[in-house]
Amino acid sequence: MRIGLVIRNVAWCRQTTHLNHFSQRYASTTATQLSDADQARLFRQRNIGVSAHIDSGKTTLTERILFYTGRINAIHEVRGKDNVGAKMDSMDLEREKGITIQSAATFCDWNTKNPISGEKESYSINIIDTPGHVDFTIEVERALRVLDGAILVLCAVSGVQSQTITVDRQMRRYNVPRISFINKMDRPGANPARVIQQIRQKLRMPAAAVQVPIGAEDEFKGVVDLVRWKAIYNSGHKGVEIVEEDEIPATVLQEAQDRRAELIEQLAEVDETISDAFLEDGEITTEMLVGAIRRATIARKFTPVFLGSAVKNTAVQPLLDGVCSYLPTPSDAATSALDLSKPSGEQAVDLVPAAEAPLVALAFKLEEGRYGQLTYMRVYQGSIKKGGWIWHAKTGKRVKVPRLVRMHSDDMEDIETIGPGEICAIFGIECASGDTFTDGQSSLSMSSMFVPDPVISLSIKPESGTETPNFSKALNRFKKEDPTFRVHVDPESQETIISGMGELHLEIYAERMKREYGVPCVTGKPQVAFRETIQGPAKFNYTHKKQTGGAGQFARVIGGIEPEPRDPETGKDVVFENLVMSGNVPSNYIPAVEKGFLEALEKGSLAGCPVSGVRLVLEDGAFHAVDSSELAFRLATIGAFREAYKNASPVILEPIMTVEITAPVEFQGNIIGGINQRRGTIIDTEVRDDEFTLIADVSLNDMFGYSSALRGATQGKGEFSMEYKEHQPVLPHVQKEMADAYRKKMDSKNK
Ligand SMILES: Nc1nc2c(ncn2[C@@H]2O[C@H](COP(=O)(O)OP(=O)(O)OP(=O)(O)O)[C@@H](O)[C@H]2O)c(=O)[nH]1
Repeated sequence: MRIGLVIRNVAWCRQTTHLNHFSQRYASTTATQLSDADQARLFRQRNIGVSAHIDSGKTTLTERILFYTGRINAIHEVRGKDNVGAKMDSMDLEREKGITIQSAATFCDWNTKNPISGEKESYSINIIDTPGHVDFTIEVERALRVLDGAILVLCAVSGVQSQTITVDRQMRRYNVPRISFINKMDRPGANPARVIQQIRQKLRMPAAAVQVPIGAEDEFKGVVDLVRWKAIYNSGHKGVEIVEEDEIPATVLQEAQDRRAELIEQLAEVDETISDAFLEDGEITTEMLVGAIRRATIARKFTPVFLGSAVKNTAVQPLLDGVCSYLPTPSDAATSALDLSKPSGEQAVDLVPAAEAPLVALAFKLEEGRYGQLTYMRVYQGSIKKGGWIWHAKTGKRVKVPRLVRMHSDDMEDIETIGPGEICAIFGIECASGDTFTDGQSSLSMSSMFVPDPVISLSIKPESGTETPNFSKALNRFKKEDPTFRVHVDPESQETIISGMGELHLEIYAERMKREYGVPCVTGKPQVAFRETIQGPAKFNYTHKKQTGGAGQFARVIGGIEPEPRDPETGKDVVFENLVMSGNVPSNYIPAVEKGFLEALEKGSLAGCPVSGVRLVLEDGAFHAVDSSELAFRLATIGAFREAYKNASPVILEPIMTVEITAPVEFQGNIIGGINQRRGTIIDTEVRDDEFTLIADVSLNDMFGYSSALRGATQGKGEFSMEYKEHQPVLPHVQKEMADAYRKKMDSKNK
């Protein structure tokens, strides 16, 4: 019986401290630049996010974390009877709707016991609570971009849901290691083993429980820590006290032994130390387990799974211990920047979170606070001091730091200085979301963030009928805060059109317009944000010539356009490339050519939709000493693009959504019928107890009115969520209809 032996033989309390263990690790990597003070500080620092599918309990969990760490004195529930709302849902709208709209940052200190030595240790944790709604996906993107680790929250009943898959993708994109927390263990039907299986299969992430539950559903009382072999219970007001017992209750002993064996087996697959010991039937100690879980988690080869019930205040503290034990320090998380003074391909530079290194900080979020513009920054290396200077990397502008604060949702704490690996907010500096700040000496810049395309648009105007300064001020503000929110004026109807990630996204901005800027608005019917693109290459050789008495216009551009795939990291799919060496197009006219190209992309000639996925290569051209101008080159490029576009097999693209529907199993037939009617492609179906779940890809255009259709088809018992998947070509007959309608509209306009 190897399992029994393993458990009995574990040497639980080796005296090697955590700190020693990890300083050795730093020593091998970055010791030359990290001072002892840096190492000691970073070792106790965690920057984490809490992300999950909608309604999994992220905010409820964060509220407990804040309470147990002493950041707040009382717990208020999301949609609680006391009407206060959770600390992290600080916007009125969030509290009213019971959903998180903006990510909120906070920090806390957690005192934990070293799992190996048992010594007391204090950690500083920056936490970002992110929204679950796909409409606010950019908030998740930017949070993950600046975090070193994350807690992936899952519901014990629903398991891996569609948005869990999105969050998983985002975590992979930014190389964010995660620990998993199966919440809602108090719910009837809670089944952590099934959820772990889903993490392995659906997220393709090796996973194993590091705890087993003591009691189930209503009787859920605590957990067994499989690493330290302790039973852990909560007691006292709101579960504030932790009671640890060496004796594992007999009812769960066998289960705990089996799961511990499973944990070791899973770790043996991803960690050499454990696999060697496992193969040799050797002793596996707590120290070895802690080390292996930490290494495998940071290498993103494994996720340890914790269990609990946030709402019932059970087993949240052990999760916090897990954050400290298994998630990376800022120096474990390798971060790189681009050195723009070097040729492309050689620009990547590893950043070192040393206080004395040159400053590199990223503005990842802007917010209009009570006291003016607030810019959230992650400092990667170097420090920022109150009253000191920082430099905007793109513009080279020097900016004074008037006030430096640490955020605690909508409250703040003034600080004098902030070091590397930390998150802070600065008042009164001008920049956009995603900008880098430096010490003015280096040419370092962080790479840009992935920004998805908008999927939905609607017209908006003030109720009063006239566009007040506040109307444009609000739109500009929102645009700057949120890169997925776009605004343009339709040249034909002269209407202001806003585009975003979903109806809720745009609805929230219309509501904020009224509440924050005093401009009640009326909005038009939501329209799908169609796009156009090309499927093949085409050449151009175009001369723009105009002779009207006075100075003429002359410009000639030669080159081609071709499809440009989307950069998976930045989302960029429009590229301008200049190959002109001869001076046939003087260099001062090149920016005008690029401008003309970008202008031509605003409206495709197929159906008047924005064009994406195109590279324009300028190969040659001609100019005239007197008649050439920026205007002439811009117009020549627009003409050239339109000429080539016709021959490049243009198509209209529409947003395709991944839709997840859950309803009682008796409505299965109705739901499948409804999705087929909407020409959806069914990806997956699952029947679990009495519940049926279907995942399908459906065009957004076919999803309008689905809420009421689903309500009708399931007697109000069905629920659905959807998220943007990709843009795909519309069916040929739809393309023809749209192109004909656009041509007709243009013809009548030109008459
Ligand atoms: N039964 C049970 N319900 C819970 C638990 N945790 C949270 N809830 C409930 O689940 C609902 C959603 O909780 P939130 O904390 O708002 O979830 P969220 O993930 O932050 O939601 P969004 O930010 O809107 O995605 C609320 O009604 C909570 O009371 C839990 O452990 N058990």
